[in-house]
Amino acid sequence: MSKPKKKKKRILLKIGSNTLTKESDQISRGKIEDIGRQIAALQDDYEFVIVSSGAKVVAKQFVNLESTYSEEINVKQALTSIGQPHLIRIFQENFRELGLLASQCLLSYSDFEKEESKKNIVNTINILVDNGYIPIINENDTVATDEIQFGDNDKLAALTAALLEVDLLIIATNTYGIYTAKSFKNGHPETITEVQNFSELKKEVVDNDKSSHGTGGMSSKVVALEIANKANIETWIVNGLKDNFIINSINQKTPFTKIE
Ligand SMILES: Nc1ncnc2c1ncn2[C@@H]1O[C@H](COP(=O)(O)OP(=O)(O)O)[C@@H](O)[C@H]1O
Ligand SMILES: N[C@@H](CCC(=O)OP(=O)(O)O)C(=O)O
Repeated sequence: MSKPKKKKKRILLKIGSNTLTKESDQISRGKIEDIGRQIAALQDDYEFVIVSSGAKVVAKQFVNLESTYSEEINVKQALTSIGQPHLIRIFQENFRELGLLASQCLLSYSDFEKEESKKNIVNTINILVDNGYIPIINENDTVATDEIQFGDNDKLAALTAALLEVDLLIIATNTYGIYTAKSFKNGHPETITEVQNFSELKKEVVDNDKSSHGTGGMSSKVVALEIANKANIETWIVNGLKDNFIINSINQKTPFTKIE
């Protein structure tokens, strides 16, 4: 009789645009490789679902839709439509080299309000994961209806983590988690390692401060933390710019913000 399969811990990894570009204007194949290598190294104990931003940044490598309307929502939507297939192609090419399989799922917020859609999301993702595929999720930006909904992959990641009842949500960004506002402003950032109180945490977010390609800033990550916390999902905010950031966080070798 064959041994029963060991139950793996499921991690939902959210990767922001700045992590994927390593803060440049180009998607970093090196970063995608770094992520793939870590997933491959952890695959005996962990299974992964990814929420990846980056479609808009990738599109800008290929086209210039800049115009007087460049900041308009529809231009951003058009850019993500152009960039998304390239983003998935780059994931698939790099993951294949490491023996990993990737698939695409596009979700919108309204999908989380309908029982039927929720069931379909869970069933589809479970089949993908059970068959060794890593679902790469992004927001279905074409149908996103307003500026608030558009481009908030942090919230999308938290809703997905809650729906899938994952064991851990990791949000990879370009800081070592959430810093105290004072230390962030004076240039000597100190990570808040454990979060006890969300209203206190909100005071630490530096208003309107987000990175070059980022959309939501740290405040959208705090909203994501709250959603995940209500669903009893442990969440870490980690520095995805650094090599080996998932494994180093698991082994407590790097500072990050944790909410149990
Ligand atoms: N207290 C804080 N600690 C760390 N970063 C903060 C804080 N307040 C605001 N930020 C900003 O949030 C940014 C991360 O959010 P964002 O630019 O949306 O990144 P991502 O592309 O990873 O989603 C940081 O680069 C930083 O500028
Ligand atoms: N769907 C958009 C996501 C934008 C977004 O949420 O960006 P980020 O703040 O870097 O996670 C894209 O792929 O460009």
